[in-house]
Amino acid sequence: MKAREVNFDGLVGLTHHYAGLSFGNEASTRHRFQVSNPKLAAKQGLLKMKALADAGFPQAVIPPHERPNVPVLRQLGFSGSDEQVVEKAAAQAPHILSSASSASAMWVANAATVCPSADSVDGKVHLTVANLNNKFHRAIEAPTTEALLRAIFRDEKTFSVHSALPQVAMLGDEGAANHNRFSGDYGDPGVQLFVYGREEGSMLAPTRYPARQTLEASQAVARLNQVRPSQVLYARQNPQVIDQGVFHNDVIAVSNRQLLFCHEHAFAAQAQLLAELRRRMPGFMAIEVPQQAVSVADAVSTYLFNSQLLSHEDGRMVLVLPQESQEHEGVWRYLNQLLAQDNPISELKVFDLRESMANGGGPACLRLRMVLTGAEQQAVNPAVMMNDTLFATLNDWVDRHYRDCLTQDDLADPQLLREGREALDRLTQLLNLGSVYPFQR
Ligand SMILES: NCCC[C@H](NC(=O)CCC(=O)O)C(=O)O
Repeated sequence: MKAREVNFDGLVGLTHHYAGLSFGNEASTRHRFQVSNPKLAAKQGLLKMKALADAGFPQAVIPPHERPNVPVLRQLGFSGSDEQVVEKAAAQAPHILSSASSASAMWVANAATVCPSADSVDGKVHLTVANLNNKFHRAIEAPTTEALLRAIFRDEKTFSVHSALPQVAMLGDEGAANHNRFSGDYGDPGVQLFVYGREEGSMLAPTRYPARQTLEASQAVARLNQVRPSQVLYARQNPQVIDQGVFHNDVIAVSNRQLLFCHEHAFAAQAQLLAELRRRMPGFMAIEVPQQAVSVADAVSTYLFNSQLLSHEDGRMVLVLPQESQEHEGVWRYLNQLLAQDNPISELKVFDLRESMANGGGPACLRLRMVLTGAEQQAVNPAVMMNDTLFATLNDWVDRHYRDCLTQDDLADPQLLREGREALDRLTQLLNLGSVYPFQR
C-alpha cells in the first residue's frame, strides 16, 4: 500500500470558550468574553472529519484535554479540594482560571511536528511535542499531548514520540503550524521547510505582536525528529505580516506535495526561498497570491491560507476552506479564478467552523497531518480512525456531555469540572486510550 497522508483532527473540548488569551491572534482578541457553544464547536469539527473521510481522505481524531487543569492551578498556589481550587481561582484570578480552562488543545496543528519515515535517519515516524511556550494557556498542553500521542502511536518500533523542548522563550515551538513538507509521492523523501519568526539575539523580529517560533526551536525539532540534514530548510516569516496578525505560518501559507500556496508577503526573502525550493524539489510549483488580489488583512480575516490542501489518489487537489473565505466577495472571486487556471487545485470544499474560527483556528489549525505507509497506518491505535460508527458514537457522546452555551462565569461552576471528567473518562474507553488524564492517575 502506498504512503498516504492521514489527518488527525482535534476534537473540541467541553470548556471551549472565548477568553482573548492569544495576543497577536486578532480573532481571539476580538471575540473575548463572547458566549461560546462547545457542543456546536465539537459538532462542526466532527462534520469536517466525517466529510473528508467520506471523500476518501484517511481521517482520525485526537481527544481534548482535561479542563480546568487543576494540577496547574495547584502549581500556582490554589489549594484545597479540586472544587475549592477552582472556586478560589475563579474568585482571585479569573483570567488564570480561563487559561487553565482553555480548550485550545483542539488546534492540533500546534500539538507536534511530524517527520515521516521517508525523511528520518532511523526510518521511524517521529513526533516532537510542541512546548507552545509563548502563551500560558497553550504551554500547559504539552504533558497531556505527549500522553495522548503515546496512546495513539503506541508501537515504539514504528513511532518515536519526543517530549516538548524546555519551556523557555528561546525555544518557543508551535509545532506543525510552522512546518511544511514537500515531496513527490507522499512516500518519497521530501524537503522539510521549518518556518520561524525570530532568532535569539537578532533584531529581525516583529515589533507589534510576538513571534512565537524561534529558529533555535526549529533546529532542535529537526534534530529530535532525525530529519536527514540534506532534507531540511529554514525560512524566516515576514515580520510585517506577523504584526498584521499572522501568528503562525499556516495563516499565510499551505503546502502539499510539490505545491506551495501562499501570499506574496508570507516569507522574508521569499524570492530566494522559492528559488531554493525549485532547486531542491523537482516539479516544485508556487502559487503566490498578490497583495492586489487578496490583502494580508483579508487573508487574516478569511483564513484563505489556513486551508487544507489534500490530494486525491489521482493527483487532483482539493482546497478545504472555512466559510469565511466564501463569504468574502474578493477572496471567493480569487478562488474561482484559481480553479480555472492551470494548477493542481481542482475543487473547493467549504466548512462552517465558526466556533473555532472565532478563536483564530481554521481548517488547517484543527488538523495534524501525518504521512504514513500502509504498515504504519496499521500500527496506529485503530479506535481513533474516523468512520461511520465512530462519527455516530462521538456525536452521541457530545450530545450527552456538552453544554451549548458557555461564558466566563460558568468556568467557576464545580459541576463543569465533574462533567468534563465524566465525559473524558468515557472517551478514553471509546477510543481505547488507557489512563491519559491527570484525574485518571
Ligand atoms: N492554530 C490556531 C491556534 C489558535 C489559538 N487560539 C487561542 O488559543 C485562543 C484562545 C482564547 O482566546 O480563548 C492560538 O492562538 O494559539
